[in-house]
Amino acid sequence: MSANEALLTLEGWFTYHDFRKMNWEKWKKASSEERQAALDELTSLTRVWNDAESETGGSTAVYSVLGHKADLCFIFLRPTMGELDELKTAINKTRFADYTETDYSYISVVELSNYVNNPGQDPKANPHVRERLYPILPKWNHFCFYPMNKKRGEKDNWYSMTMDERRELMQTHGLTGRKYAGKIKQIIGGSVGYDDWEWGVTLFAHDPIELKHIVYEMRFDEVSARYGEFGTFLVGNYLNEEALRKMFAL
Ligand code: VOV
Repeated sequence: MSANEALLTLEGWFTYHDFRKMNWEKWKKASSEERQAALDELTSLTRVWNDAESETGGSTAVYSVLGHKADLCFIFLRPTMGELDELKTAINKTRFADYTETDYSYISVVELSNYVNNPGQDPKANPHVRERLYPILPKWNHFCFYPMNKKRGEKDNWYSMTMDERRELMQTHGLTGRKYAGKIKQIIGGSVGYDDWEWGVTLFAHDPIELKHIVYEMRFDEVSARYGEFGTFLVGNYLNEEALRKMFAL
């Protein structure tokens, strides 16, 4: 029996989600001058990142994270893995980093699974495709992140289905997603070979209720109901420089 047709995927920017926990005890013991210097170092980096945001340079956003799993999340999209590595090291070299620990992180590459392709056309020449492969992170108030797999069970195995079967299920998925136009933006990062799950899903919303609604509604699509396997969910709020400083002010 021949193998099922592998999907043609398109890749854009590499992504790094850096989830950090704050050592509040150490932070509170630091002098106000030291805290100020640590925050100044961090915000001088965030300004450089914001200024460099463009279709060729990549995109960055910083979030506070709710609950015990993390306090902060930096999301970086960059053209190369080398740049992601440099960013991680640049944060670690700041004084601010001495008060944090990266408890969780996720590496992927922005991916479009090309279930509908137009033969003979270069998809990367299409501005709509480029916008999705090289997205500027929306500075909406809320985000959530979770990794996921498609099941490879004995009975339900996504990868043993034919291309047509998978395409049909993905079309239903796309239709559900489109109902959230203007309410949710999604970035799907393919992480096979890079991290522990197959995809990292990052959703952005103005209203956090919409995050719950879309994830719930998608559970009823066969592609998620039958084949979706999900990891840890993290949710948080967008931080501009003012909000970042306020978060760490004592
Ligand atoms: C804003 C909502 C939204 C919209 C419009 C949308 C549309 C689409 C389209 C049209 C396509 C296929 C082509 C492509 O663009 O890749 C996809 C692809 C994908 N999606 Fe999606 N998705 C959304 C949202 C959305 C969510 C909320 C999730 C998480 C699922 C859940 O149950 O929690 C998700 C997952 C994925 C994945 C993992 C893939 C890759 C699957 C693969 O097997 O390769 N996605 N998605």
